[in-house]
Amino acid sequence: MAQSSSPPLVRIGTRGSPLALWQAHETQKRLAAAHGVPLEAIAVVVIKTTGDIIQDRPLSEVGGKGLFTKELEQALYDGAIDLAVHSCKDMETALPPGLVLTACLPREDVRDAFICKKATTLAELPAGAVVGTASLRRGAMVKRLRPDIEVVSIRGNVDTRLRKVDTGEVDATLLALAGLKRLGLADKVTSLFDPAQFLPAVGQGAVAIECREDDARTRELLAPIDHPVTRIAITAERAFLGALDGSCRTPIAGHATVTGDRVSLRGLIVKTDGSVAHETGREGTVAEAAALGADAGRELKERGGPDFFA
Ligand SMILES: NCc1[nH]cc(CCC(=O)O)c1CC(=O)O
Repeated sequence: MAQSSSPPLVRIGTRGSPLALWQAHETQKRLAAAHGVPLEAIAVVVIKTTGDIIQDRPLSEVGGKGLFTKELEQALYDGAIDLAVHSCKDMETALPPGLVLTACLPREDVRDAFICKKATTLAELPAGAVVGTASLRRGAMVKRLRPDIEVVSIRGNVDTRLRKVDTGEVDATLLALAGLKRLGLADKVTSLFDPAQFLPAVGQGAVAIECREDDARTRELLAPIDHPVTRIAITAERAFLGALDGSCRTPIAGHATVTGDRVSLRGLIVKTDGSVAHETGREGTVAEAAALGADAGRELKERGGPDFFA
């Protein structure tokens, strides 16, 4: 048993939201089990990010995904933490210099969930109903499937969004099933979207672990908890996003699956108002994951043309 005075084996950095804490504690448990140490040997350091402080405006307006990761990445540079645990979906496509996405936990269900007290599915919502979502992708996909529905922007953590459905502020919302399951809120789900009809966000359901590229010790500690199938899938998805210069102002969806040594990717771009969408797919070996993702992204960039990404 480690003495309480002994330094931690490794320090995990995380945001303080309930979902982020779940992910950090899951990483802590897996590391402790893999290395045969008590949980207390692995420190969890909670760091407040700008994204946690600004809750009243859509992320796409205030500067995007980086707001959730910047302070954690600074703590990595400063040596205050050894690894940062993120929702893969919230990570910038290009990581800052010297930092790498080293490991992934096994991916949770990637599907989007429909949450509503007035209808069972999006298709059954009455005309003019109001769907609240913080996600440009979900808003655009809702508009694509139901142009007669009004989409309004809501932010805040998962509990806040669920409350807005409960109080009737919005008729429905859409959330990742992964987050709801991890928070023990899967019973709030009204129905699930088929990923073929409603393609998830790149990285959805995956927990990604970032560390310093030159930190061989931490990388070795992480190796036994890495889930290669998940890491390969998100490699393809993130390469797809990267080739599209995925700013969070453009609705982009992408989902890869890995079977044996084969990877299969589907990707989609859609205008915010749902009026135009382009979709593509690629298949190849797992060694080609990054290349086929980038190739799919370039194809859609070309097909969308400059005004799609204006
Ligand atoms: N942007 C917030 C965010 N980041 C990750 C998840 C859910 C869990 C996941 O996809 O891993 C959520 C909430 C949501 O989209 O419903």
